[in-house]
Amino acid sequence: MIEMSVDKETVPTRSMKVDPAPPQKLSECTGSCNNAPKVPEVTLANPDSTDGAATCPMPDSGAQTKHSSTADPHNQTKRVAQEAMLTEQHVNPKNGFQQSKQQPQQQKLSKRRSTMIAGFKHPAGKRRRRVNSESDSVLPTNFLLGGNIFDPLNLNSLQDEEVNRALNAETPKSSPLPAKNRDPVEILIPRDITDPLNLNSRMGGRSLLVSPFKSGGRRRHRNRHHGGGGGGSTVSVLDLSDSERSGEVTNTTSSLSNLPSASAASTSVLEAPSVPAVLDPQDANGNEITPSNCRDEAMLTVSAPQAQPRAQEDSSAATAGGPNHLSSRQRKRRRNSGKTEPPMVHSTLMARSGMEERGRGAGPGRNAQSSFHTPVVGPRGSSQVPGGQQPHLHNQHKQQHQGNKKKFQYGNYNKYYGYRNPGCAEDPRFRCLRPEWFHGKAVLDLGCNTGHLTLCIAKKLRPARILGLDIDGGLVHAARQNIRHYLSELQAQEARRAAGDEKTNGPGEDRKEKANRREDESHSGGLTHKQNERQPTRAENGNAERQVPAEGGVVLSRHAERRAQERGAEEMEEDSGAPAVELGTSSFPVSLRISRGPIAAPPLPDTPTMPPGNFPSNVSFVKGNYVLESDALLLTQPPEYDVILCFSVTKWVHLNWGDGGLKRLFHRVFRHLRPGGLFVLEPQPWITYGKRKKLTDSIFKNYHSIRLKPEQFSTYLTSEVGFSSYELIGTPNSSSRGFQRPIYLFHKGT
Ligand SMILES: C[S@@+](CC[C@H](N)C(=O)[O-])C[C@H]1O[C@@H](n2cnc3c(N)ncnc32)[C@H](O)[C@@H]1O
Repeated sequence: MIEMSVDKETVPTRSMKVDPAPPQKLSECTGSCNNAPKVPEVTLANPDSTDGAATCPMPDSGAQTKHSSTADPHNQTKRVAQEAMLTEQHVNPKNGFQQSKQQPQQQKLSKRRSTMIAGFKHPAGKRRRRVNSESDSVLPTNFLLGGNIFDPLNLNSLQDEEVNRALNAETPKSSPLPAKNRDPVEILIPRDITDPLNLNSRMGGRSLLVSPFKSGGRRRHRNRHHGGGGGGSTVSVLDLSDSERSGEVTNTTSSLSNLPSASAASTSVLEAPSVPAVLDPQDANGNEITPSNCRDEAMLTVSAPQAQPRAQEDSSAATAGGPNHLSSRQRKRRRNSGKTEPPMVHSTLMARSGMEERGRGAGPGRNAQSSFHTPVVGPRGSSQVPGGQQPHLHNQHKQQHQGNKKKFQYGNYNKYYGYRNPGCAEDPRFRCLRPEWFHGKAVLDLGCNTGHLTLCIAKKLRPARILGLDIDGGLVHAARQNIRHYLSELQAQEARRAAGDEKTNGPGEDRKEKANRREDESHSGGLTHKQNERQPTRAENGNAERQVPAEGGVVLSRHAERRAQERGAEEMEEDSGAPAVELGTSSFPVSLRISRGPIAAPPLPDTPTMPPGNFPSNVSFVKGNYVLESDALLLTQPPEYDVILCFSVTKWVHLNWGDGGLKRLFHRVFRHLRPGGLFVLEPQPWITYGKRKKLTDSIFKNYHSIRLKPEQFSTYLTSEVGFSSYELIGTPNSSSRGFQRPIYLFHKGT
């Protein structure tokens, strides 16, 4: 803090007269101070100098002066103070600029110096050094209105009118005030500060932002209550027409969906892009769905708030608790625009999603594809149905407008596993499956949905091949993408194991031995065939806090979960990765892979080079309707599988195709199985049918015509279809009682 002297005599330096005494060299000031650092010689010739250092007068070489001009770090500051004292001596505010007081110079100097030194004294030594070292550049030199370093506000001038006038006459010249409006910055103001983006406005083509330069405040004010509009000549950066606004989500997303950045990557774990993602408050089986039991979908179903097709956007909003901030009108508008989503958007997605079985050599998928009837699934998951029951396109469209429930008319929920296994828990049904049924076998999973159970079986029970089949292409696409995520976890486990080995065994362990051991573990999937031995490895346990079990018992890193929840769609596009964006993970450090998860879901390996039964070469997914168009086609079905799974599908087949369709399914399963084959069936109880009976007209009709009730299935399958025997293999617990269903095993005799 600078302590100011408000002595009458103190006068600003700008226009002062200076004693014409010859300038004295600074070296004289320093006198006998031989130890003093060499200070550049500065003269007093220019008292107007703006350089503070150049104003050191030091007219006296008395003891005090000498002392002050030693190596004291304040010497420069003091010099400035002394200049002020000198100034005082030479300026008389009353009589122009003549010296008024004839006090002994020494006395005055001492007095003033003590004041000024105290004023420049800084409490901390640090600050002192700084002042010393930076005084040249730090001290202000220009003062407005005649201020100076000691009287920046020129308060002293107020004491004398003449001086005041004289000083102010000069000041603007030397210290001009900043020019006004030189480079005006235009500030655009939202018309409605409570709705800056004008989301509430129904007025089309109106300006959103207002420039204060171009429109008067009154005008702005007048329109404020209307939520914008009436802009006239105003500037509008975000000038959205109503149609643009109302279609903002649809249009944006449709164009985004055509961008590479919104490629399939974004839908990799966004399950079922083609299926409406608006959360059905009830699950396929009428169980109430709450946000809490959908939690885990946030992990595998990544919300894509910005760059996602609108169905997904809705999904993320719904998953996140719904767009509460939207008005009911907006919500309605969004819903409507969703319903009229151009098929192009969907078809783009469908095309991108690679609805046909991916070329993976002569895998089961290819063969299977040709053997399955694959109806065209419509934009919202509705599909053409076989046997002349195909709804007219117009009806289909109409149905789409009737509500969200119809979108899931096949039970093709895109968040199914979120409801079913909340909290990413292992699917309890997995525990009912005996590994010996699967190991090295050919397996078909009917109605695989997004493939979690399929993938879990593929990875842990090591069938030679397992094919997931679903009527909904979007779900199939998601299931395919999920392969990479299961694979990435496998790699992370490998990495963890490797890191664990290194810790346990030290660097001395034979690498070959370790590699062999890992190889063995990987061939056994790290599992034994006894279920109760399917425990995480020691290394996995060690990392337990970083892991959360995912559906089907697969463990995903907690980080991956967090990432999925926190990151925006853009990042997830990177992480989940479309096939086109395959990031090499080999260069990603193992340590980071362990701690942070893989940098991207790994690309699918070249499966033909992999031994059969190895995950993921043993799994594939295909879109198709398992219900053949006619009974006659059953005769064409050759035996292909050792095990066929039918979990929670019968209700949907029953509702959509009636008794006839379900019976055909049962017969096809039987023919599809090799001798000695197994049919694992989890039927939904009849009581759950009623809740879905009004989904479509045809479902309604079918519902009322159903005679073969679920409790009769076992009898039908054994007595009519041909299965030799059956057993109840369990009724696995579920967090939701609606999902607690008996599972049966039907044997096809040899
Ligand atoms: C309720 S989900 C059950 C998913 C899975 N099976 C499970 O239990 O974890 C029913 C699935 O069956 C599929 N689906 C329904 N009818 C089908 C059909 N005729 N052919 C193939 N899949 C069908 C639906 O798309 C849906 O994904």
